[in-house]
Amino acid sequence: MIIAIDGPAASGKGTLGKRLAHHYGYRHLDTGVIYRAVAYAMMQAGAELSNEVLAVAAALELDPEKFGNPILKTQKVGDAASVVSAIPQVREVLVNFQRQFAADPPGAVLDGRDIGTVICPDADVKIFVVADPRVRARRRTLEARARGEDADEEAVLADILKRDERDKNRAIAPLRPAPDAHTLDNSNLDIEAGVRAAIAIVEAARARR
Ligand SMILES: Nc1ncnc2c1ncn2[C@@H]1O[C@H](COP(=O)(O)OP(=O)(O)OP(=O)(O)O)[C@@H](O)[C@H]1O
Ligand SMILES: Nc1ccn([C@@H]2O[C@H](COP(=O)(O)O)[C@@H](O)[C@H]2O)c(=O)n1
Repeated sequence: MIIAIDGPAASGKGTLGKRLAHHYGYRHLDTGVIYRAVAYAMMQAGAELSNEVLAVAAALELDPEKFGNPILKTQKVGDAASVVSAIPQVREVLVNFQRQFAADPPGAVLDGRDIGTVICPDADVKIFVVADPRVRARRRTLEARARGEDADEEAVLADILKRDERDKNRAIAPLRPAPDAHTLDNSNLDIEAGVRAAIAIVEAARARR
């Protein structure tokens, strides 16, 4: 079974993805980390983020062993990722890696922006996670502060809104729900309640199979 989770920045996709994967014994791929890794490689090379040739080269040289680098989670790298992710050739290079991950047994949960629309249009279950932008900014700020970072909630909110705009309005694989996606609004749900709601969506889909 393939579970596709999409949604805007800091909506809780990764948290749900991890929890669903654990619940069902599936593998989990946070696809945002792939674009973050490409962006970070560009930053380290001192390259312009809009340099398509260098961005494609960085995507081709991607090393999944480095996906755990905590620097990839920073706001600066996330912002850069939303620039490189709008380059069509970069997305093309990364499609096969994601589809291969999804296809391997016993099942997979992928979260991102285009999983239900482009990467796995035939996924068994598609969930589009949303939450009020202020709630998302609050959660992301608390997360950053817990890591010891000095995060300003208004700045986090501005970054989230800017990234959402870029991701929704790009020409290729824009952020949007697939027509057959189930929307899950977790603005007023804690993590456990969100996980229960997601499991209910998956179970309903399994019952229909
Ligand atoms: N239902 C919830 N209630 C409270 N906090 C939550 C909930 N869901 C997620 N969070 C918290 O919100 C923050 C963002 O969640 P998460 O990292 O899962 O979002 P994301 O959509 O994967 O973000 P990104 O856009 O970076 O991929 C995390 O600190 C997470 O613990
Ligand atoms: N399937 C995806 C996943 C991510 N992106 C881009 O990467 C940026 C960072 O993603 P996070 O999930 O880690 O926040 C994001 O803003 C997107 O621009 C993507 O295009 N497609």
